[in-house]
Amino acid sequence: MNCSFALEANAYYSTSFDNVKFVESGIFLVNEEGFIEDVFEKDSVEYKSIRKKLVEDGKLRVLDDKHFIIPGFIDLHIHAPQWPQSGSALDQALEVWLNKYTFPLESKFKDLEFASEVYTNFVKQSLKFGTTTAMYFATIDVKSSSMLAKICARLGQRALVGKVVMDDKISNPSYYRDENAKDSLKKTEYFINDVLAIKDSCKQKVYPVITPRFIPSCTDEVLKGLGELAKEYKGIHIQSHVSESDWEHSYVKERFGINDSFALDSFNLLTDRTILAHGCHLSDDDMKLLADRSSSIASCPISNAYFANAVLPVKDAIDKSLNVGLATDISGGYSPSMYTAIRQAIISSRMLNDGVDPRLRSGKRGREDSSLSLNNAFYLATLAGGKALKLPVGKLEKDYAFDIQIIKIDDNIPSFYKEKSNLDLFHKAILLAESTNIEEVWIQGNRVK
Ligand SMILES: O=c1[nH]c(=O)c2nc[nH]c2[nH]1
Repeated sequence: MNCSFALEANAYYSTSFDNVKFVESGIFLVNEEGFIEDVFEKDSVEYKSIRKKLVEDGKLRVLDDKHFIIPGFIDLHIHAPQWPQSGSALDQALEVWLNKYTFPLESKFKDLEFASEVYTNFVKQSLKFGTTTAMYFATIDVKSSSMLAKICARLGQRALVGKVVMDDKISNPSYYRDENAKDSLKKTEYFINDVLAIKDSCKQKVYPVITPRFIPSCTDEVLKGLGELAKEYKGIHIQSHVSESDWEHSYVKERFGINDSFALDSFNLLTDRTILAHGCHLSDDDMKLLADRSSSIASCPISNAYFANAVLPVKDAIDKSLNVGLATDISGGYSPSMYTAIRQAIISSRMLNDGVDPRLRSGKRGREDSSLSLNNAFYLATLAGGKALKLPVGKLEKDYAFDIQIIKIDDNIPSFYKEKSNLDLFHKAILLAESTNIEEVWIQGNRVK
């Protein structure tokens, strides 16, 4: 038995978009590399003998009925440098918010002391809320962007980090842009190699990401060059924003005469490791193209409520075989908690389903078959994230990383009667848990909270 320790616990995890599996007193064996070596359920033939041996070897930890485990969350879209302005300035349109608040803040990150303070503080917050894998936009500054990857490596979070590319002289302010396309490409390649050099320095790994901020920030020359870099660094992840608001969507249509997805594709930026935030204005053809390329959408339900002018029809996208994960989108989204993102994803989907204008008659107000269940939203936050990143995370089965949250059931999660089913308790916990209910967080077999 290649097992460094084992945990016996009640557990919940997604097996599909609709289904969450409950495992009663499962025994999860974890190997030296931090992967789940095996899982034994109570009804398996070996359960008793395995348990006995683990107890004899002093390797088994047993959680009581007041605790259960779930996979760590996968936050597919975070602007870490925007953490200082989280919860503020959200009453502006996207383009105003970017120019008035966001670019001035991000430009401060060439100050490495400031960057270190903010990034360390954010990564700790994110871990506190059970985010075990995080996909980050840093800033245009190479040194502090590499520093973010190093901080994640040190604090134990699995991270995918991008140096942001912004080279267009008209749409970006002079105080916050790369000098020109060549400069962007040189810095991006330097950044990729800097992060690749530390990728394996930690068990959970950190990864570089090619990161054109969004089409309005980038020249054709840089987008073309980034597509070429993506070919050269085979298997590298790519992230950007796509069809995110009326303004942004119209800008791209005017510039190229086509939607963002087709424009990104023309620069070879849609791969099976491309993750695009928002996508609220994707057409059916856009969704089909993204699905054909096996690219994924990071749904950002909180920031979409502020900036997007629309709700992403997640169910429709999934029906069209387009993978959709979930994200907090700090700081367009105000909360670092994926629990809050899950809750908003459900609420927004219900409002899309029923419609919101009472002057329209019921049945004419909304978009049928759009509501997400809690099981659906939990899938987005876990298994769909792993699928987007092509990493073995988000599920509690053999060969997946041992990335878990240990949830404590206390007065925040009322349980005065025997719940009708174990899923009832799970649903209540996901909707009501506070950060204090997340008692421990483990990533790749290491305890980080
Ligand atoms: O929510 C958003 N946050 C950003 O920082 C950003 N940049 C481009 N588009 C964006 N959308």
